[in-house]
Amino acid sequence: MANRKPLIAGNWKMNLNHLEAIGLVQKIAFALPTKYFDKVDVTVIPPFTDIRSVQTVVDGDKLLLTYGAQDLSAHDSGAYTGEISGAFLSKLGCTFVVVGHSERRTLHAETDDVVLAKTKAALKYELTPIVCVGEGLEIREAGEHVAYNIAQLKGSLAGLSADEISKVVIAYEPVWAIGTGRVASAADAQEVCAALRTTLAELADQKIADSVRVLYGGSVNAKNVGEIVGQTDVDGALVGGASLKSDEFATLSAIAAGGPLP
Ligand SMILES: O=C[C@H](O)COP(=O)(O)O
Repeated sequence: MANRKPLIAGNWKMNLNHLEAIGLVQKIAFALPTKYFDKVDVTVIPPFTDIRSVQTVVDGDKLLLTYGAQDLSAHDSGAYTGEISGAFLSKLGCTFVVVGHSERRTLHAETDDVVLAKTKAALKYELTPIVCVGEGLEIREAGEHVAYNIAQLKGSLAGLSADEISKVVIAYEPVWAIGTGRVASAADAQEVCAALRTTLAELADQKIADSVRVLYGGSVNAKNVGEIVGQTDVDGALVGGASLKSDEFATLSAIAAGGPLP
């Protein structure tokens, strides 16, 4: 079994302007001393308009946390009004980019094909895509969640080479748990994350499947993160609401690192 370093990714969604972003990054850095970064990777995912400011703080203060973007265009450049190229994100020093978040799949009608195209664009520009999958409540209640997530993962990674698959991060985010306070049980998270890892082994190979990080997302906070990331196949968390609170985000990152609390 590969030794996967946990990843805590704070998806700020459409919150905080660039001045507020600077403040939050500084507070997180103050609350989470550098010693934790040996045991956990921590990244913040602000709105596009904040990224340059976040870069300035991270570079200027030599912070160990990384940053990324919430989306990218499938295209390189050109007449795509409102879109942001992976080339631009890479130039800004982004490490990660979220693709296929359920809010994009639902509100912007992003299909698996679109998610696949964006995943390819991310890899082209040496960004690590955090590829999101997750079922809605009806599918969960029908007991079809495992098959649904496997199909979504296969669609979102279709045709990628084993080498490309080795460079992605997967996030399992049940839609019914996002922003609702209704976190999946640790066993629920483990069930789907294990199935996704088995799927990665089918799409690539077992060694790669053992090395790819599979995150859980959905109402993660400092109280529940320990049990969730304690699961065999859960390698961290994609955190929404709790990532906007510096102390809570630092605490849950420290817990993912195995403590002690800062
Ligand atoms: O990307 C993050 C997820 O959508 C989870 O959001 P949440 O922690 O506010 O439930």
